[in-house]
Amino acid sequence: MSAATGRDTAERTRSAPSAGERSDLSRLAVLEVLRAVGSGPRGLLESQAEERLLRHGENVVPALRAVPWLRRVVRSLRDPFTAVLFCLALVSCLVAAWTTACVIAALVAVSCVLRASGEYRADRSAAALREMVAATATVRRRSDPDAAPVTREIPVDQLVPGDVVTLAPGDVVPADLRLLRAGGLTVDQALLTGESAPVPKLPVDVPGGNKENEESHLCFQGSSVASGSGTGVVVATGSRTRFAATIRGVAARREGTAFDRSVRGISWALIRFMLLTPPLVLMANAALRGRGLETVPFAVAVAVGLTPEMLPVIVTTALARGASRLARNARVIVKRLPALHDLGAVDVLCTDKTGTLTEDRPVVEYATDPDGTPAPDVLRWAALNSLWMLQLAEVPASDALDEALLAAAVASEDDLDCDAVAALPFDPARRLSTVVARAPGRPGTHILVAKGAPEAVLERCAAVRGGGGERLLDDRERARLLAAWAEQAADGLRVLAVAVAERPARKAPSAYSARDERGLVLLGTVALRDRTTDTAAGALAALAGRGVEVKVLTGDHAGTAARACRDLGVDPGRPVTGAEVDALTEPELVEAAGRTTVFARCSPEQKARVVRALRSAGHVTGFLGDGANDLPALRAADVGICPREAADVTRDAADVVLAAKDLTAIDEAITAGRASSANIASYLRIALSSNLGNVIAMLAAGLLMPFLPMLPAQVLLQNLCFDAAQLAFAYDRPAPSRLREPAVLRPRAFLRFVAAFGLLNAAADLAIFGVLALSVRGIGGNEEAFHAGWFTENLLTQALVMVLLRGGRAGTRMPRPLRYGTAALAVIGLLVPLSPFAGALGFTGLPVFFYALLAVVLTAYGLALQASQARYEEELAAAEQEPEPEGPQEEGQDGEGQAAAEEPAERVAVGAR
Ligand SMILES: Nc1ncnc2c1ncn2[C@@H]1O[C@H](COP(=O)(O)OP(=O)(O)OP(=O)(O)O)[C@@H](O)[C@H]1O
Ligand SMILES: [Mg+2]
Repeated sequence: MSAATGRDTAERTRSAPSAGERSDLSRLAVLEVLRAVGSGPRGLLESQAEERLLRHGENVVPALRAVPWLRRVVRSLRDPFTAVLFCLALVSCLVAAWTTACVIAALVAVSCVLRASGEYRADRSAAALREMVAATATVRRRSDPDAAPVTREIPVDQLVPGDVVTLAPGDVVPADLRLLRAGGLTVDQALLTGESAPVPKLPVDVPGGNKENEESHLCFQGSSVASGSGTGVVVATGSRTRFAATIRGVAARREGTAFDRSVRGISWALIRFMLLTPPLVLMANAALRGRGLETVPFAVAVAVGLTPEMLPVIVTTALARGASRLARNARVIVKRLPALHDLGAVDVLCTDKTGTLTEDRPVVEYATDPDGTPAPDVLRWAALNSLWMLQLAEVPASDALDEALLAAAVASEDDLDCDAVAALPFDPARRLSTVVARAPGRPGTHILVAKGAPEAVLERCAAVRGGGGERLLDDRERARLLAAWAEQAADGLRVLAVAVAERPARKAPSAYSARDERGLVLLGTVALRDRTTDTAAGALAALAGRGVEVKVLTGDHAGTAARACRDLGVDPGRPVTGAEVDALTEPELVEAAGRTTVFARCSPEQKARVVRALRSAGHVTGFLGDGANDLPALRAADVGICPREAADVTRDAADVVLAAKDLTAIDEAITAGRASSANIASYLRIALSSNLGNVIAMLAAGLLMPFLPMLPAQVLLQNLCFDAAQLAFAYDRPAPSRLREPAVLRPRAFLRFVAAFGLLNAAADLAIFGVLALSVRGIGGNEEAFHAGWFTENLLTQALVMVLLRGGRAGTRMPRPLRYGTAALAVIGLLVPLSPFAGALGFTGLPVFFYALLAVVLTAYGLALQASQARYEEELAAAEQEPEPEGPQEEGQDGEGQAAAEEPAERVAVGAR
């Protein structure tokens, strides 16, 4: 345990045990460890724990602590838009355009502060939400020295060194532990070691004796319990755990989600455009007007005008608002804000079957021997397996299948006499669980009882015990059994097979391993029924209506899964099994994943492979699951979703936690994601098209006129007003039509929009030229009037665009911030040139005649906007009927190559078109 050493000394001095002591701790025997951390097998006193909490601090990994304010502001400076603005400010300084440089600096400062405060608020509410679903630790503590220890759940951050904690399957190890006891304990340490197979853990008393696995008596924070159970004493918490030392890289785990791709894609496209603008303006002015470096500030201001520097602020605000509303209304908790956007973009939702489509309350229907004759004894053996497993592995009866077996079987007295000696707990890769017990009345003999998925058990059987006694298994018999089970599965039943074997007794329980699970005798099967949930059918239909394809990835039999789908009104098609998945190459799997609805008998890793294949086909993929066996798939998906009662590990890894394992809540969450994305898209569409329009008009005017169309400071002031008003888009309520499809931005359609409306905007700007020429006499000489006229017109057209181009159904009432924002723009546009500051800003008053003509231009512009908007919506509707080639591939549609050729840019997902 030397990894946590390089932490700062201040932390080390106030903490005990120190790093040095700890490395000793790992080599001490159990009792010595307990003494060293000042604890005992009955746990700490509550008062001791309180005192230690003050001394050692909360058990929180430093990398996951809240980021201080100043660091936030500095971090928001690293944004690419800010970097570009900085470059522009630098250029302004070089040509001594100090006003421009100062305005840009102010702009950067305002957007950084806004962003940092938005993020701070968002993080705080997200942290509060996360706390509601955080993992807890099970500790053993006493109220006073003589009291009996009480086992209870506490928040993980309250753990202190010396606490005695218990571990069960699906738990996240809450701190670094030295094991005191363990039964069949295996731990997944992938986060720490990269090793994906679970590692067995034993409370060896003389550590170091086990050469292959030197640390088998230690469990590290952040790893998860795959099977079995154990009790351990905390030896390190917080920044002193091994996890704390390795976590730095982990924070960046979900790189490359749909959200990251979209924001990065759009940002870079814009930045290229922005960087191109100043040289273009300079060259045009130099070539056509013979102007030199004096146009630099103007060129810079135009480029600044193009920057959507409020994008990060709007993204954060829109997502944070969506998330907190979702938590309030649908009790869905979004742990990582960008996941809300990804949810809106999800077009394929993968889910496990048990508990999502079905109730996860299996009930035993019947038990039969291999010949199909009713055989209560088979049920009894299955239940004994469950019972002994519970006793040996000390797990609470959490597995629904085990519970069902125990509820159905009637145990006889002598069952309890026979003693279980070893357990090989269930794991989703082996798909069976085995216990070893002393055979009653036959000393020197052990009996192995295995139960599990029938194919998995059959593989390990050599004989069957039917009505006519025991007989060897041949291929024909195997085929017959598999067919019979498939028939039961098609009837919607879950089937478990039971097999036994007798072996000469071994001394050490650890002498038994999965290798002993062979040469078994098949006793028969137990059939259970797990009804489909009442809400699933409706929710599946709703998801289909929203353009989300649902796929089922289950560990269960293909027949059972297909039947559940059919019962819910979904065509399961031909199910593909995990074994088939393994046999496919990557490209084959990508193709198969697209057209398959049910993947059955999948191991955790196979589930993850399917998810990855779907993502590489361009689908934004969500995964809903509750078991530890869903963990790899959850991590592989764009959005991992789990219900609140899921295993701790699963909840830890998920981005979205549902109050109930109910698909209806997902539908709401997806809608909320789309709404947030639609607002971001509204902002981008409107900001970019009007910015583009302004740039075109400025360029044209600059070339037609003997003077600059606007002073740099005026351009920047106008830009500041736009930015402030557009912040209101974070509070918009998108029209329902925007929520009907995955919020995926198709770059081509987006660019068409921006180009078309940008040109329209430029046309309106240029029309004002004519107006100014008519109303202001001697326009060539009256710069100030020209600037004032243009300023007023620009702000008014911007307000008009914000009202008319919001998208969706016209006539939906605008939310208050948006109304105020547009009104403020219009008022500023009209009043600033008439105000006392007009002179300082380089404006002058305009004749009334100008305003009359302006009204005419604005009306014409408004009508043109509405007409184009209507056409645009029509085109969209038509495109919806006949999906764009770059859209998500429909089942069985073979358009891969064509799609790639027509739309080379990656599909960028940021809110609707
Ligand atoms: N406790 C258990 N003991 C023995 N066999 C089990 C146990 N739990 C599950 N199985 C068998 O292993 C199979 C796979 O289980 P797994 O937990 O991977 O998936 P699942 O729960 O069936 O499905 P889903 O992935 O939809 O939740 C089950 O279908 C069942 O046959
Ligand atoms: Mg499951």
